[in-house]
Amino acid sequence: MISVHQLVKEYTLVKRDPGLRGAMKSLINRQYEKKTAVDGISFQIEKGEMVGYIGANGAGKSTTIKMLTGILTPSSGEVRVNGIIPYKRRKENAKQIGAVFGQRTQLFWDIPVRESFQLLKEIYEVPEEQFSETMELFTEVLQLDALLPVPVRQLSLGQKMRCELAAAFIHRPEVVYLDEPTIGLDVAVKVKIRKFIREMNAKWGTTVLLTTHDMQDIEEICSRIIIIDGGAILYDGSLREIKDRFSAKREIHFELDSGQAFALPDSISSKAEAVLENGEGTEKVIVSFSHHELKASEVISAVLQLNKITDLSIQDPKIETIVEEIYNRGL
Ligand SMILES: Nc1ncnc2c1ncn2[C@@H]1O[C@H](COP(=O)(O)OP(=O)(O)OP(=O)(O)O)[C@@H](O)[C@H]1O
Repeated sequence: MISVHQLVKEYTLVKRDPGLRGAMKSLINRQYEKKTAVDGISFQIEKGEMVGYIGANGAGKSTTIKMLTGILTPSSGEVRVNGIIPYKRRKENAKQIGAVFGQRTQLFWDIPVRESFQLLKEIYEVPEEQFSETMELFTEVLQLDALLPVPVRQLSLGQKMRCELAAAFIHRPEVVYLDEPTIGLDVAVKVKIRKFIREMNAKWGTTVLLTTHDMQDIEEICSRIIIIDGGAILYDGSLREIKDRFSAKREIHFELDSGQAFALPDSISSKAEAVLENGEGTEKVIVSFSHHELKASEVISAVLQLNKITDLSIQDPKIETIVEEIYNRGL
């Protein structure tokens, strides 16, 4: 569905020395320098995949997405979306894609949301019957009912983002690019938005490329991630694999009745560490260990033999910790 081969984007910048003198000098004697924002990346995304595209600020994520949408022309390399070269056939490409770009809106500021959707229907030439069916579905999943008569400028950020999501999917596009779709939103809206994306993907097989700094978005939506740094791909693979590879550390949370003592069994004490956390009416012990040295089942059975446990849960390593490790240490 999306095919990117050795893609490069260089920006040309005017070289400028600091201060007023520098500004004057650059006016008279212009010198240019090149900045490589995307530096020879290649990847393939199949139909229906939901891929997280992540990296630090300035890594080159937005530049890649702009080339995929056809807004920017690559300096070199190849890009195809559903067989179309986006920058050569922008109009055709626009019909098969949907997008949410963080703070920018694709809705019409001064008119009620309902009319914005009507306009998008006309722009994308969505058949009447399909449009009504889609609107009914979106209104239910994103709870848009009360928002439809309101002009966009009067909506809160969370309300606006729900409408943006609906607008991105309204013509049932093949591919949707989501650039920071949950930025600045409260947890309840984030949950709604993630659920909506999953449901549309399941229903229509929409391919999703998601850029976010919120790792919970990635965990709940994507099974594959591409990590980029300095315009180059650092990692492309399953979320599961990178979690296993990077965070050897596992945690098991054991709950005890309040006042109950906890002892770490001798059989695992040299390879595991226990930390006590007091909660209301309960006590929690977090046992951490490396999964190269111990299995979760060994830890659980040893702890259960020696202690009175009321509940337990195995915690996965958090993806943000892993990404931080990769940024700091490399792969
Ligand atoms: N129009 C432009 N002209 C010159 N340089 C640019 C331009 N747009 C982006 N850059 C530079 O290219 C690099 C990649 O920028 P890009 O916006 O793609 O990063 P990003 O990964 O999307 O970052 P963020 O998470 O902050 O949005 C940065 O160093 C940025 O300063």
